[in-house]
Parts: sequence; structure tokens; C-alpha cells
Amino acid sequence: MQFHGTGKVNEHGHLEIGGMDTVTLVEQYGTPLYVYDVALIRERARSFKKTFENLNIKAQVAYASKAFSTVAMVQLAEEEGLSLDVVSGGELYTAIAAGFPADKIHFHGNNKSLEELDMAIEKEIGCFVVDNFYELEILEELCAPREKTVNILLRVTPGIEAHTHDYILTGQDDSKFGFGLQNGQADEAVDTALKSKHLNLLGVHCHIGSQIFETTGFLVAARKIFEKLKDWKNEKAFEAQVLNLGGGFGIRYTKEDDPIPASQYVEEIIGEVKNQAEKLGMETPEIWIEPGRSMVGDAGTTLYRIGSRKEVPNVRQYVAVDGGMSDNLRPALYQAKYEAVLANKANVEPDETVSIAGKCCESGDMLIWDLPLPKSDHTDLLAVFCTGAYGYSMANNYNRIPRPPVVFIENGQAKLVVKRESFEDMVRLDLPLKEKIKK
Ligand SMILES: Cc1ncc(COP(=O)(O)O)c(C=O)c1O
Ligand SMILES: N[C@@H](CCCC[NH3+])C(=O)O
Repeated sequence: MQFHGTGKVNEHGHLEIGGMDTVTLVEQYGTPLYVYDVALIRERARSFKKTFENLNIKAQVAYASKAFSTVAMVQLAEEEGLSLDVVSGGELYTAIAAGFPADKIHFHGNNKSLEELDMAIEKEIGCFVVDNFYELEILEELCAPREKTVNILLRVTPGIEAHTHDYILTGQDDSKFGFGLQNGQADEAVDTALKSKHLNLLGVHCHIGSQIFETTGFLVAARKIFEKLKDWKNEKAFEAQVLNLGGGFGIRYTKEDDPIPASQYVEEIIGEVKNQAEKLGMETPEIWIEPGRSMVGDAGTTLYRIGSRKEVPNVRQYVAVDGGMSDNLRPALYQAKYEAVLANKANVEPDETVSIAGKCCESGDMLIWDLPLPKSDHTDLLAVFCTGAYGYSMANNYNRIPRPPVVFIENGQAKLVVKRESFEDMVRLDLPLKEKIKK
């Protein structure tokens, strides 16, 4: 088993993360439990930033907070000097509540509401990534009476089919996001933005998809965008100061995944952007990127307690854990694959193959199919790796299952950063039909 970050097996044969025994963590915080290896998040953030710095490129590395948004995570992003991508009022509110510098916040979304835009204008965020004509219109309308000017990027869809799951593709022509680059929409959006009194057009944004292992898609996107930038420079006297190529860098969930290092994505992107700019006689724009999964994905591990078991003779052994699609929706939604070990028997050789079921009332609530494991029972803990991105952030209360807490681990210290939801929380927003809720 290849562990991630500071993960290793300690002298008790237990999985250790950030110098903390995971069995001890469970004694203290219970299961299910999300555990984050903070040193690994810092390492990822620094590696992205350093690649730009080494090549002397003006850049912003914006953490895509949709991957995992909590006050503590946003504060960690700030400590590491990252910018922040938010995609809703809730993520924006979290950033503000965390004290994140507003001028380093970039606001995404294909249907930002008036209230959300209002809040973002009031907070004076750094940039709006405008997705459609309606947003151009309402943003101008909201800014005019305040006599405020806001920075914007136009999100374009370059017409690229990156190799990833269909549900997480975003750069193809037939996408709900952005202005079509090929069909004249992007040209029209540039005209509208340039005419507007209160929108300061900084440049272009594009995001081709998520969990991408090759650089080709990013490079083709950059080339296609530059063809337009050249036209816009010649025909509209508009020169882009910023090119944001989004996130999407893939990570290793299982041994079948073979991602290139984060620095390689960045180096190749920089190379192409410089090349294109030079070829077209333009200044190299500032390059912004928005990694989410590659910032936090492999830093997260979920700890579960093993529970019931069911054998379907000659077919399979189901082993159930005390969580499931309520804390990790990805297997049910994308057929995502994960690796796991018994946290308390981390160096014991497997002696059976089991399929890990969640506890939700849904046949599709399966976390891992056909996983080799040592024989296990209720005294054992399952550690599922690489759950740091889109795990907690997509967690839900299906079956009124409370969401697990989140613990940050660094240098042998554990810090609770999200509390466990309680059953009271499950009825917190409910209003009774009768006077009293029976307890
Ligand atoms: C606009 C945008 N930026 C950044 C991201 C982050 O992607 P990832 O987590 O794959 O790096 C996403 C999600 O796919 C996105 O839609
Ligand atoms: N939620 C997705 C990625 C979403 C990408 C956001 N545009 C995942 O878990 O892989």
C-alpha cells in the first residue's frame, strides 16, 4: 500500500497520519471521522506557488473551495498565500467568516443570484468570473447606483472534451457553463464588457473539467483562447491581463491512477502561454489557476467502524461501515474508486475480498467493490484514503444521518475544525405541525 503524505504504519501496526495514531483519534472523536493531513495540504499549495515563482511568472493560485470549504480550511489557504475561488453565497460567506482577504476572492457560478452578487460587491471581492449575458447585465445594474467598478473575467467554453467522467466535464461546447468561444458568444461578451462603465474586463477564464491526467487539454485550451485574444487585440484594442486556466489536475485515488506532478501541469501551461504570447506579439498575461482536488484530495482520509456483514454465497461478502453515500457521494455519483485498509491492522496481509457497503437505504450506497482486506469485525476500523476533496463538501443528511466531524492533524497534534452533527441538528430547521416535538 502506498500511503499519502505523512501516512504510515506505526509500531502498533496502526495507521498513523501527521504523527497521530488513527485508533487514538477514533477513541477521541468517534466514527465516521474525516481526518486531514495538514502538512500535505501545505506541501501542495507551496509546490503550485513555487513553480510560478521559479519561472518568474505573475500568477494567482486560487484554491477552489468547493472541494472542501470550512472556516479552518479557508484560513489555511490564507496562511499559504493562496487566493480563493468561491462558487456560491455560502462559500463566499464562509470565506468572509474566516477573515479571508476579500480582494483575493474570485466568484464563480452559472447562476449567481442578485443577493449573492450584492454581497460580493459590498465585500469588494477581487474578481467576478462572469458566466453569461444575464450576469453581465445584472452586475452592471447592481454596480451603477453604487458607482462601483468591479473586476471581471469572462468564462469561456473552448470546445474541448477532456478525458474524464462525463459529469465532471466542463469545457465542451454543449455545457451549461460560460460563453462559447467558437460561436461568437465570447466576442459579444467582450463587446458588452468593454462598453460597460462599471465592469473592468481583466481577461478570460476557462475550466475544462476535473480529474484530468494529461496536459494536452489545458494546452489546446490556451491555444484556442490565444487565437481569440489576438483577434480581440487587433479588432477591439482589448489586451487581456489575466488568463485563468481553472483547475482539474488529477490525483491518485487508486493504483490505476497515474497523475503527473502538480508542478508539471503548471510548467507546461506556463510554457504554452509564454509561447503563444510571444508568437502573437503580446505581453504574457498573469496566469491564474484554481486547483481544488489536487490541493486537498489526498490529504483527506475517512475513518469508519466496521459493522454488519452479509454473505451472498458464491457471489460476495458485503461488509458495512457506519457511513456511506452521506459522507462520500462520489462512488454513487461517478463510480469513483478508492483504496482502503483496516486502520488498526494496517500491515496485516489481506485474507479475504469484501465489498464495502454504506448504511444508507439505497442499493447504490456502496463505497468500494472487491477490496482485499484482513478478516474484520466490529472491533476494526476502515480507513478510506483520498477523501479530502468533494467528500465533506458533498456530504448530506440522507436518511437523517448526521455529518461526521473534521479533524486537522499536524505535527502530532489534532484539532477539531468541524463538529459532529447531532440528532438535534437533524431537526434544527424543522417547524412542528403541532405545538411540541415529542422527545
Ligand atoms: C470553475 C472551476 N474551477 C476549479 C474547479 C476545481 O477543480 P478541481 O477540484 O478538479 O481542481 C472546478 C471544479 O471542477 C471548477 O468548476
Ligand atoms: N464534485 C466533483 C468535481 C466537481 C467539479 C466541479 N466543477 C468530484 O467529486 O469529482
